[in-house]
Amino acid sequence: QSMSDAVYRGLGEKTGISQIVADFLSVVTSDQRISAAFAETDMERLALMLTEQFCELSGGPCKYSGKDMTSAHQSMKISNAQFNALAEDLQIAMEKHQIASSVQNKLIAKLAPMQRHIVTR
Ligand code: HEM
Repeated sequence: QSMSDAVYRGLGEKTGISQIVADFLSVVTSDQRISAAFAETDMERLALMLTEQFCELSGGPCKYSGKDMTSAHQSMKISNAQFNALAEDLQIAMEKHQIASSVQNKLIAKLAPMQRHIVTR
């Protein structure tokens, strides 16, 4: 244990993260602002990829094995509003799991720099 994995531990480690991701994706797929984007997506793979990514970003012992964020999203013409909607849905899922606000904010802060790779309109 160290400061560098405080966020990982705050999220409930690998098990907690995979549960948060499952709820996150159910919020996303019922969110009319963004659900259409996921109509053809392999949600099982997406859950695994997000779990790995959040685990690594939070300082956990994982290595994200998916596409880089530019390649994963470049054909989708994602807007800032959609990006913000997705971030809000993640916060709803973390809130449901009673994750401390400081931990929530740190994960969101790790995602913020991805905005310029993901938003293309
Ligand atoms: C911080 C914001 C975001 C993060 C961290 C993120 C992360 C990811 C990751 C890790 C993948 C998996 C890539 C792979 O399969 O190798 C993915 C795929 C995907 N993302 Fe995002 N994403 C974000 C924002 C968005 C937004 C705003 C949308 C649309 C509203 C979106 C739509 C999708 C879709 C549809 C896929 C699946 C693509 C496919 O079927 O191959 N993402 N994203």
